[in-house]
Amino acid sequence: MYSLLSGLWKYLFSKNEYFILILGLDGAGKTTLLEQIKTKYTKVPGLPPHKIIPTVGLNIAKTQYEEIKLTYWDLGGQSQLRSIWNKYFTDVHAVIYVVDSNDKERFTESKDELESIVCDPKLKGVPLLLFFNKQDLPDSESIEFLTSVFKSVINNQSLSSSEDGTTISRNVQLQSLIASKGEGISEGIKWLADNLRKNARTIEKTDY
Ligand SMILES: Nc1nc2c(ncn2[C@@H]2O[C@H](COP(=O)(O)OP(=O)(O)OP(=O)(O)O)[C@@H](O)[C@H]2O)c(=O)[nH]1
Ligand SMILES: [Mg+2]
Repeated sequence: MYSLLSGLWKYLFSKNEYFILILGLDGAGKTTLLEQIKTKYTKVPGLPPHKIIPTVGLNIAKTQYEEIKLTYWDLGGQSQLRSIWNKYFTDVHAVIYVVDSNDKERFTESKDELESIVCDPKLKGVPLLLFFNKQDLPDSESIEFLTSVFKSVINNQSLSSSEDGTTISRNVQLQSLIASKGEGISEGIKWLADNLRKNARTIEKTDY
């Protein structure tokens, strides 16, 4: 009886809580985004951009968005840190991937990393919000251009195959972002929240 009640409690309690992983190359603006998310959706303002240093561990933000709880995990993007990204894949409901729209030399590298993320079977069907950041910089590439660059990954992976051979659709959204000014965040998070409410996968593990 106790286990039944505690299971029900856990189910009710965890139903409206979702975990979101923020990934992307080093310097893309992930932590800047996370700190702006804190400013927008918590009572404690996030750090200003000039106080943010490169991430080596994990930054976390717990937020309330309307009736749901969204917890964000921001990982370091330096190449030697990317090997731990997939340790988090089984526990997330959505992925945010941040691209530096000004870092033209590394678009291919960024695209390759995104490809390995979306190809991972542990993330089958998980919604993907792709932020094209630093749209304030005059030399940044346009959303149209970036869409054409990243299109092959998105098109191949908007449908992802599961282990049993069935096909599971993945919802993908592309969004312009100026993380340092908080522009584009509300639109992206609204899309994510709408998706999570409708389609979130069930994750067994709920103790963090
Ligand atoms: N101009 C401009 N600069 C930005 C923007 N977002 C972030 N930056 C700058 O980009 C640099 C890297 O930002 P971070 O947020 O530390 O990047 P990160 O993706 O967390 O990097 P790692 O932690 O190393 O993976 C910092 O100098 C930020 O101020 C933006 O929208 N516009
Ligand atoms: Mg960081």
